Amino acid sequence: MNTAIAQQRAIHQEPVMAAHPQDLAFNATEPAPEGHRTVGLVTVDNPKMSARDVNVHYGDKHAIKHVTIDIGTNEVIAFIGPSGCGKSTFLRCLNRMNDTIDGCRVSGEITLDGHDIYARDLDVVQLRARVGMVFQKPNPFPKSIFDNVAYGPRIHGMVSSKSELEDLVQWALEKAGLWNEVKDRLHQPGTGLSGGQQQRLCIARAISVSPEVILMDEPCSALDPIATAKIEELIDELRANFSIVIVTHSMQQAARVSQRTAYFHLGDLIEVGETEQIFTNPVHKLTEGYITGRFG
Ligand SMILES: Nc1ncnc2c1ncn2[C@@H]1O[C@H](COP(=O)(O)OP(=O)(O)OP(=O)(O)O)[C@@H](O)[C@H]1O
Repeated sequence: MNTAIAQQRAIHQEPVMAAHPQDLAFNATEPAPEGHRTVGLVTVDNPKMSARDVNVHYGDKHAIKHVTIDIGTNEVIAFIGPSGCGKSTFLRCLNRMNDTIDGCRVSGEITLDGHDIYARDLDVVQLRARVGMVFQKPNPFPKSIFDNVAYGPRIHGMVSSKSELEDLVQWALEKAGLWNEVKDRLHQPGTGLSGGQQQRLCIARAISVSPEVILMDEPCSALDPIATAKIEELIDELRANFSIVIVTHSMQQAARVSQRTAYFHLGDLIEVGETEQIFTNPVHKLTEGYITGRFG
């Protein structure tokens, strides 16, 4: 069976929230009407994470409105939508990075393997090890290549000997597709690598602590096409071990790397579907308007 079809079968064929005429009848410049419903495949059979009725406010600004969606196990899901629609804000809810922003309030429920990640007794440091993040701009620590990757395993007490740490660093660099390029200069600064190599170093750093989910916020926007192609290849390989959520402005990239795509608009989650369906046969007219370039 082709992979796309196999993946499609793993996704509920019955949308939990069906398209309704009133949900399709608003235009690009206005917010969705109160009580509108997301159309499409918002839930999956084997969710790694589940968000239910999530709202985010920055002071008075309602940046994310009643968002419900599952993140599947071993899937790549892309978040797309016009600038300012809330993609990064929602992404940051998934590992509580919004906790670090003054005036930001998150409500609703988000679970990881069925456990509430906003529970009072939850250790946020542990959560961020399980739900890692790769940012738009590569941000290696001002340390050696080796120490960039070794940092997480050391602070999380994951290794008990130097050789175990060396093996783990090699494993993460291999997984990130960087080992052959850096194995002879592990003790040189990470900041001395090219932009694309730095981003792969950041991916190696994220996976060194064995996360289960990796959040990527426009990971290729600072990279040239060759470095971008390497990261995209890597995303496809990493899916075997991790769930990946990627925010991207590139619809071609979303189409290349993801199995499902979620379209956000002015803080609302408008439509979620199998990536091929979203790009060839979107249900919602706002999704269609965005992917055909009528706005965005
Ligand atoms: N720290 C903040 N304080 C106040 N408002 C914020 C903050 N971060 C984001 N916002 C607002 O929340 C809304 C969503 O922003 P967000 O960055 O999540 O959108 P986005 O879809 O990721 O945008 P882009 O594609 O441009 O990165 C925007 O109106 C933005 O101005």
